[in-house]
Amino acid sequence: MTNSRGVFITGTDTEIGKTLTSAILTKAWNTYYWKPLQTGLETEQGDSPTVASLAQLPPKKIIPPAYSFKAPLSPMAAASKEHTTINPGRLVLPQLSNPILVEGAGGLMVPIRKDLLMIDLINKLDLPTILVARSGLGTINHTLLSLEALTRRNIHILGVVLSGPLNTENKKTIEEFGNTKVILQIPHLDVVNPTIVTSLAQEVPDLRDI
Ligand SMILES: Nc1ncnc2c1ncn2[C@@H]1O[C@H](COP(=O)(O)OP(=O)(O)OP(=O)(O)O)[C@@H](O)[C@H]1O
Ligand SMILES: C[C@H](N)[C@H](N)CCCCCC(=O)O
Ligand SMILES: [Mg+2]
Repeated sequence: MTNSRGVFITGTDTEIGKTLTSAILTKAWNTYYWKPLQTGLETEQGDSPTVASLAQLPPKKIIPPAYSFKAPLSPMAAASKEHTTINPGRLVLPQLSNPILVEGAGGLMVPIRKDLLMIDLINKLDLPTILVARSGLGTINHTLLSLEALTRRNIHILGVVLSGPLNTENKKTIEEFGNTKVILQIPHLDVVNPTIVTSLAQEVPDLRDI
């Protein structure tokens, strides 16, 4: 494994497949899971219970969020609605025996506070990163922009995960122009459940090989 402390899962957008990817990778690599900044609890259950149920993780493998907010907004905006600001001192990796998979909220340029974006948190945690993107039309631009932002900050990119109807042309273009590998393609799933997650986890390359 490139960095035995863990991996940061980011995406080109919100609702792009980071949590589904996290469930698959957590299962494949037997990692802990941490969603440090959870927003939107007034409209969704939050990502930790979703990963726990999809990857069938015991509760001790889920590290509770550092912050949870009700509003379905960026962490900075959701915190502000609750008259609070996020203390970066609480956004530190727990010491664990196994690697940890950390899921961001939204994409890379999402504000956590006035002086901290999601991409700055990746830098602060010093984790290699996997970028989740949709497979179809429009993804080339979003994916290459995100890869460029990561590269400019010297963040180690482990690869890209594409989610949605298989698109080999987009995979090839992203690999060529992004100078990276698509490590997993998640096809469009009619149902998302633990059985599918287990079967997709078997297609994931070993962390030491990416
Ligand atoms: N390949 C796919 N096939 C079917 N459904 C999918 C696929 N990828 C993602 N989804 C579904 O799309 C929805 C959004 O995905 P997901 O929750 O993983 O997004 P996210 O990037 O984690 O969003 P957030 O920024 O809120 O954390 C979920 O209901 C998920 O199950
Ligand atoms: C509520 C949602 N599911 C995510 N947790 C937060 C996404 C913030 C996105 C902000 C933005 O890019 O406009
Ligand atoms: Mg998520």
